[in-house]
Amino acid sequence: MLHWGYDEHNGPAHWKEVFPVANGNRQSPIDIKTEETKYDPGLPPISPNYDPTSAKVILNNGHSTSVEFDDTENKSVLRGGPLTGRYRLRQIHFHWGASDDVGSEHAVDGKKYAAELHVVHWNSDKYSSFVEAARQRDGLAVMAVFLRIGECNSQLKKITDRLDAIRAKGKQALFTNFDPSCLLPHSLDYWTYLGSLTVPPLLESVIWIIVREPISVSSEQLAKFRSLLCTAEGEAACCMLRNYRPPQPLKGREVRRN
Ligand SMILES: CN[C@@H]1CN(c2cccc(OC)c2)S(=O)(=O)c2sc(S(N)(=O)=O)cc21
Ligand SMILES: [Zn+2]
Repeated sequence: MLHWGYDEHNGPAHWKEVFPVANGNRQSPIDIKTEETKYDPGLPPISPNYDPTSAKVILNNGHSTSVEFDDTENKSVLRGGPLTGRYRLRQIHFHWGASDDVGSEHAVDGKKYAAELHVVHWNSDKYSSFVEAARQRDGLAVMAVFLRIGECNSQLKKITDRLDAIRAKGKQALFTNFDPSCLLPHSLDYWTYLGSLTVPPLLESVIWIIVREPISVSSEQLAKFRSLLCTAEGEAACCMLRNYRPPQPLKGREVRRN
């Protein structure tokens, strides 16, 4: 496998050839079987507290589009829920499919949403850098929000309107004064379980917090994500039609809900 991706020749079925942890005991995403989730009265609400000036750039990294945040200090943090201490905001990114009937990474009773937002944080109370935290079993916390096809999402428009400025892989543009809380639904009720990055290196260092209420995205907005290129300028153009990993075996893990 030359470089990992989402095509037939380098997609999720091949990742184990380079990243053997792909067959590990706490891989993500998973299909959440709601009847088997366990209500935990001890789970407090999650409490995001983001400073809009932390937002720096919007980026096309060839696998997704992300907004990167300044994580040199505790300006934007997530606390509460299953977390112990403060987890510092690092970046947000999206996963989607080639058509509106698939695209999310997590599934709920076998149902896939059209896309999924990931808000990535690292444990800055215990570890001194993102890279160090990413190697620890409690190092990362990713909040996932499902996107369902519906009316145009005016908050998401701040991102989808900038995508034509970063069409090619490696391109980035200034993107500040953005608080990702604006993308969250009314209710922050969630499921939580211990898992991994859903992209190589698939590190088993993520505490997943899956928000149960979806947000809307219009079909036209979603089409803009698919027009991003996974190739750099000057290379034969290839569209980023899909970038989701299928659900992985639960292997006895518990999924709790608040
Ligand atoms: C391409 N990978 C994304 C960028 N990151 C990254 C970059 C470099 C190394 C690394 O691992 C050490 C991670 S990241 O940690 O912000 C995440 S989290 C994540 S997901 N789908 O599991 O939520 C995808 C990415
Ligand atoms: Zn992701």
